[in-house]
Amino acid sequence: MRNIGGMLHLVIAAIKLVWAASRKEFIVVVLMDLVQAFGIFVLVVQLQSLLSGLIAEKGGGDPDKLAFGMVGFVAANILIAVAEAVIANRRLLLSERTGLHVCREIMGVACLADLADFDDSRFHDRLHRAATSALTRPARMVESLVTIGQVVFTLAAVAVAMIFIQPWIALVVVLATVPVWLGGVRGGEQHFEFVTETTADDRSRTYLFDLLTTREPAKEIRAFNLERYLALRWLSIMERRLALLAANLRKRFYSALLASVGSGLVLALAAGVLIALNRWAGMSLAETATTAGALLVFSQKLVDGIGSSNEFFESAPLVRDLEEFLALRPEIERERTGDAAPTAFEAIEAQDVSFTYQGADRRALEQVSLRMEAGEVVALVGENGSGKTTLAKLLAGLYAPEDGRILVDGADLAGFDAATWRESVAVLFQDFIRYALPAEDNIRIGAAERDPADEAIRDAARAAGADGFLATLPDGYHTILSPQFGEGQDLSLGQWQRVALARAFLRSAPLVILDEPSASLDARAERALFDSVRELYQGRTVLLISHRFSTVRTADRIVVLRSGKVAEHGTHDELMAADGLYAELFTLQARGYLQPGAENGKSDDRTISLH
Ligand SMILES: Nc1ncnc2c1ncn2[C@@H]1O[C@H](COP(=O)(O)OP(=O)(O)OP(=O)(O)O)[C@@H](O)[C@H]1O
Repeated sequence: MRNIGGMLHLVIAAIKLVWAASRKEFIVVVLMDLVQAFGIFVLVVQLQSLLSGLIAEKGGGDPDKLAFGMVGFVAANILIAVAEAVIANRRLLLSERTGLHVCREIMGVACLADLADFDDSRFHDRLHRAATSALTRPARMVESLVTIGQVVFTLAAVAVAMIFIQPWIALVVVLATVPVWLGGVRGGEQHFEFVTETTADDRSRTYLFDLLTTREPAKEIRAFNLERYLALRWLSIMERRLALLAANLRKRFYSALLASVGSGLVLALAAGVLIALNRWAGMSLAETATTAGALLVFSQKLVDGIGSSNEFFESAPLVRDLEEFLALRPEIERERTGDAAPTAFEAIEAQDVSFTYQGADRRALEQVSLRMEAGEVVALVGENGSGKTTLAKLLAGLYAPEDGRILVDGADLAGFDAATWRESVAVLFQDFIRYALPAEDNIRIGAAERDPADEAIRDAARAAGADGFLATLPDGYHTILSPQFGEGQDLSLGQWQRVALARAFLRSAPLVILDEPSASLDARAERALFDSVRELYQGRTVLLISHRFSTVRTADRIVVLRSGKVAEHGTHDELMAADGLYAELFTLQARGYLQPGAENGKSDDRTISLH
């Protein structure tokens, strides 16, 4: 059994996991297992002494002794029943606690992970597997583990009782468990094979299922009539899975057969030994009857044991998935060192910064330098994919540069704990999250750690032009911004953008990064935003990314990126006078507004973003 060590490791790791999840429940269950086993031991011994008394003394024996034996017999039965009730009750709680513990561990590591970890397919695969296991497997694993514990203790009790009555039978009893263990281990290995073989398909099938059953994609899927197409893809994966499962179950059938037939044969052997002992070795009737009864209890428990060991080895991959995922923790934690970053600065500077995304074959940024003085408004422009958002993420401390440095008042950001630097940055991404939470919380989370007052939230909403429509929602600021929950209501994209702006505004961070903050704003709101950016973020340093050239011209400086490099920089007037890329893009866009027909840009393939 090549993997017997591995299986033993799984059992020990599973016990450690349950122990870590809830010591109290674990101890109660183990104690009750022991009580139950003790009860069974007493039962067998009492049965034997009762029968001996009854058979030896034909008149019924000493009534006191018999009565005492009966009381012991009934008391043992009650003890077993009470222990069983406690176990059934605690087992449920233990399962829930283990599930909670597993989810907490996974979340702990996932929350520690940096954005770069989420670009790492290895991290993503492990997270997905661990998270999927965490939802379904802890309960089954704990329940089967508890039953196995019960079975093991009971079998041990019967075996010990048998030693007193008939040691040979005790030996056979122990032997009968061997096929169960071997069959369970083999079945477990085969189940592992199945899980490994189907992991990739499982991820695809979950993804397709989510596409078909969640709200966000529902609109596009219906617009493109994709329901059937996607459902059929899902179905074909399911059918492949079922075919693999059927083949795997055929293999596992033989392992199950080994467990049940093997132990059945050993028990038949025990019965044979019993008859022989009774016939030829002078084993008393009382001993024979007691042993036969004990064997009956034993064989029933063995059947439970077979079922539970199959169940355990099927659900135990949870432990492996979890171990693999949690093993990433030291790697992640090592990166989390350094002093707290400054909460205010005179200047922030990217110095010859280069960056390549995980798995990408070319750099997203190549030796980019950019300096921002406190209080400045700097605009970042460039065509799609030129690296604007990437630079913003590096400045926000979400990624570390591959080469070069980000300096805060001359100190390298790499020396600080990145998480503390992020407290000094308010970022509004293009693809900001639309939280299905009350409107007020959608703004509050901009500064959740400060727990801002309602008035501060309203002020932020007013500043971002969101107060007008939020106040008129059915439940005002308490309205959940998603019809998926309660009396929730959705907003338009432009309204959402204003809510996200309010969130960034509330953060009161010295560095504000606005990535396409006006992409969905109407012309009036956009004008108002850019006219007021300086006033709105007075005293803060603002990095403004935009494709709308009319709106960046008021920035103190404009930096133009092309293919990950700084192509040019300066004020609007300087860049127009230089007649480079900026002037070209600006003119192209302005022409689209001024000359009917020019917006098609038919003769020019240097198209800019069509936000
Ligand atoms: N997570 C990622 N993994 C791999 N490559 C990425 C990732 N994000 C962006 N890229 C690549 O990095 C380059 C720069 O992307 P970035 O998002 O910084 O461009 P951008 O200038 O902000 O573009 P846009 O104007 O379209 O928003 C692009 O080639 C893009 O494909």
